[in-house]
Amino acid sequence: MKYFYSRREPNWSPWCRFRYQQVPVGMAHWLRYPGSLTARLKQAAQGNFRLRLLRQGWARPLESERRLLGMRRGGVVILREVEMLCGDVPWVFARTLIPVHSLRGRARRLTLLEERPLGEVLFSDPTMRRGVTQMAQLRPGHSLFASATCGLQSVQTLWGRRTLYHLAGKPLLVNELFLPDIPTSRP
Ligand SMILES: C=C(O[C@@H]1C=C(C(=O)O)C=C[C@H]1O)C(=O)O
Repeated sequence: MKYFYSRREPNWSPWCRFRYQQVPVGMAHWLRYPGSLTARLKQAAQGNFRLRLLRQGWARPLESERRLLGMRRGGVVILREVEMLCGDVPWVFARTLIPVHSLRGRARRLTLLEERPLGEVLFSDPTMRRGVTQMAQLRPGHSLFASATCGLQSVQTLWGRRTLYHLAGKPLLVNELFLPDIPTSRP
C-alpha cells in the first residue's frame, strides 16, 4: 500500500540550535524528554494510556528522512503511524520509518508490534543507541501535519521532534508530533 503526503518539510533544527524561546511554556519539557516517551505518557495518563495503530506499510521516506537514515535515493521503508491517547483523546502522533536494510535480526520484531508501543521494545533492548534529535514547528501544508491532525482546520501549529535510533547498529527514525490536547503543565 502507498501513502501520499505533502513533501514540504518544516525547518528541523538540532536539539542544541533549537530556539526554545518560541516554544509555549509546558511544551519544552515534552520536546526535550530524553527517555521513553511511551513510559512518560503512560505515567501522565494515569492508567488511561492507549495506542492506536493508524497504518503500517511500505513507503518512500521524505528527502530529509532519507538523508538522516543514510539511505540511497529510491529506497523504501516500513512506515508505522500511531496515535498515543489518554482515553479517547489523542496526545501524540508518531511516525516511525524502518529502512528495508534495517529489517534483519533484532529490528524485525518492530514490524510485528501491532498496538504494542515501539518504545517498550526499543528502550529495553541493550543494543539500542539514541542518535540525533531534531525539533520543528509544523504548520498546515507541511509534511505530516494533515496526518497528525486528521485534517482538523482549527489546528494552526504543532510542535514536534524526530530522533534517529540504532538497534543492533541499524537505523530507524521516530517522528513525534505533540497534539493540542497534550497536558502542558508539568505533573
Ligand atoms: C520511541 C518511542 O516509542 C513511541 C512509540 C511508538 C510506536 O509504537 O509506534 C512510536 C513512537 C514513540 O512515540 C518512545 O517511547 O520513546
